[in-house]
This record gives sequence, C-alpha cells and structure tokens, in this order.
Amino acid sequence: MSHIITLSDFIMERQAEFPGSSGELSRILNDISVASKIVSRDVRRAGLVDHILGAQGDVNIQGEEQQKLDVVADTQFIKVFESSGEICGIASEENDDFLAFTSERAKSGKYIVLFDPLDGSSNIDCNVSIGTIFSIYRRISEKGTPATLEDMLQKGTQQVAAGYVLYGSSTMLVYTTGHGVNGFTLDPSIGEFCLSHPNMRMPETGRIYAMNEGNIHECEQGIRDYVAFCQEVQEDGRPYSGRYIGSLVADFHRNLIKGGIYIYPVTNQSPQGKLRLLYECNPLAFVAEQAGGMATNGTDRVLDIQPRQLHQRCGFFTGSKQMMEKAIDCLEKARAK
Ligand SMILES: O=P(O)(O)OC[C@H]1O[C@](O)(COP(=O)(O)O)[C@@H](O)[C@@H]1O
Ligand SMILES: [Mg+2]
Ligand SMILES: [Mg+2]
Repeated sequence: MSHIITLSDFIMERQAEFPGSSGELSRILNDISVASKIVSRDVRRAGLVDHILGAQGDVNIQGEEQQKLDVVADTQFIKVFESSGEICGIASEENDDFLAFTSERAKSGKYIVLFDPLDGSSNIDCNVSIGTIFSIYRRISEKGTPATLEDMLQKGTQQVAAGYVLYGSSTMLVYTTGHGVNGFTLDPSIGEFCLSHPNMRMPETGRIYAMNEGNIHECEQGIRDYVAFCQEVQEDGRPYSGRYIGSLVADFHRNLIKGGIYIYPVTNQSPQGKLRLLYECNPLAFVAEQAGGMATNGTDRVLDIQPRQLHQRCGFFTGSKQMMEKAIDCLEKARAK
C-alpha cells in the first residue's frame, strides 16, 4: 500500500515551502477538517437522530426555509472558528450579519472565514450528496480590533485559501491556497483525511452540462442557444449529457473530476442570480481557476467582482475551459444581435 499522507502531514509539508509562514492558515485548515469530520458524522447518521432531518422552522435572510442540518453545521463550524484564535470574524449563509468574535484571543486573529455550512439543503432529506463551502481572507482591519464589514467584502482575488467538503459516498475535502488543488478523502477507520487526489486538474473539455432546465424559459437567448448546442449531436456522434444533482458542491466536484460545465444564470425570477458571491461562487471560482477551469457571472470573471453586500447573489458559470469559452461565445453572439 502506498504511503498514506494525511491532511495535517500535507499542510505541514506545504507550510515548509513558505519560509516565514507562521502556521496560522495551517491551523485554520486543520480546524476546518475537524468541524467537517463532526458534520460528516452527523450527516451519515442523520436519519437515526431525530433532531437533524427536516426543516428547522425558521426562514434565513435569503428567504429560504432553514433545514435543521443547516443550523447544526453552522453552529459546529462557528464553534470551531471562534475557538481557533486565528479567526477574528466570520460570515455564513445562515446568519443575517457577519460575526466579529469578541474574545481578545480571537480579535488578535489575522484571518476571516466566509462559508456556506450546508450546501444542497434541498437534498438533505433525500440522502443526496451535500457539502460545505469555505473562503478564507486576511483581515484588512487592524489586529486586536473587532472584524469589520470591510474585512468581509473583499474581491475573490484576495482569497488566501478556499475549498469545499463533499458529504457524498465518501467525505472529501478539496482546497487550494493558490498553489494548485488537492483532494483528501476521510478514512473513517482512522478518522483522518488522507491525500487521494493530488494536484487536481479540471479536464479542458467534457461531455456534461449541469443546469436546472426548469428555468430555461426565464433565461436570456444566449443560454438557450448554449443548451441547444449541448443537446445537438457532437463530433463524436452523441449530444452532451445533462446531469444536475441540485447540490452545487456535488455538481462542481463531478465536473472537476470528469470535465463539464455548471450554469446557474440570472433569471427573470432571480434577476440577481440565486447563488451567493462570497461563500459559494468566489471559493469555487478560486478552485476552478487553480485547476485550469474558468468561472464567470456570464460577463465578468467572478473573482474580479467587487462585493457590495454580505449575501450578494450573482449568475454563475463554471467549468472546463473549452466549454466555458463556447458558452461565453453563445452569450456574446446573442447579446450582439
Ligand atoms: O433548486 P435549484 O433552484 O435548482 O437550486 C439548486 C442550487 O441551490 C443550492 O442548493 C443553494 O445552496 P444552499 O443549499 O446552500 O442554499 C445549490 O447547492 C444548488 O446548486
Ligand atoms: Mg449553497
Ligand atoms: Mg447552504
């Protein structure tokens, strides 16, 4: 059996490559792995524990009905982040406002984390893959003071690390610190994330398109043209395959492995888009680009968008380079008419 490289081994090895790095980011990545293991445990036995499945009964700032597991995961990650000492504040999908941690230890933290504690909430009760998405920045406010909204509203290009956890047939953690993308699989028998997907590269092209086609009539012409192109017989004699899990992390991960494109455009119903820029689109855009793929809102590179609000939404197109270029070409041609 080949040599097992655990996540902590890997992080320490990588840290050594950056003389002068003080280990805070390494500790945050370890904190994320700890919280993910706990959430993974809860997800895997959700049907057996009565307080985990179903709706919480509250509506979050997105106007969405919170699922119990949304809140369980949110509470778990906040607990770990608040006690880490490296993080001065967070923002999450399930909290109206950002949280500036108040302990002196936390206020001296250099980093902030934005996250979607449970992605794919509509799939929780039917046991379909779900995930957690995270994005890490250095604070811009002064160390020792409370975190600010300005700390939270940084462009995606400023991310120092980002990634996701996939609670699927196995639990995986995939992340980048701007030096490539690596994937780790949780081995429940030893309770460790182990390197299983080193240096992940998104194939230049693919045969899979993922979109909620139920929205197709609410989309602009260029989108309809691109979907029609996907459904045409391609050079290899077959049309592309439509695959839509309805959990962004799972659809993204499949495309990262096999090649493909994921599209959630702005629609008449959601003129700002559905997905959230800060804790869904930016982190996945960072991973996509680091793996050789692309991510835009249909016009601009996602990572270049200047955030204005915490729960700001945007159109989201991400995937294999050649498929993205074709989709953008369809949009531009239709808009030029
Ligand atoms: O049901 P729809 O409109 O297709 O939306 C599905 C999309 O919404 C999401 O569920 C939004 O994320 P949350 O579950 O974290 O709110 C994505 O995971 C998914 O891609
Ligand atoms: Mg989400
Ligand atoms: Mg969510």
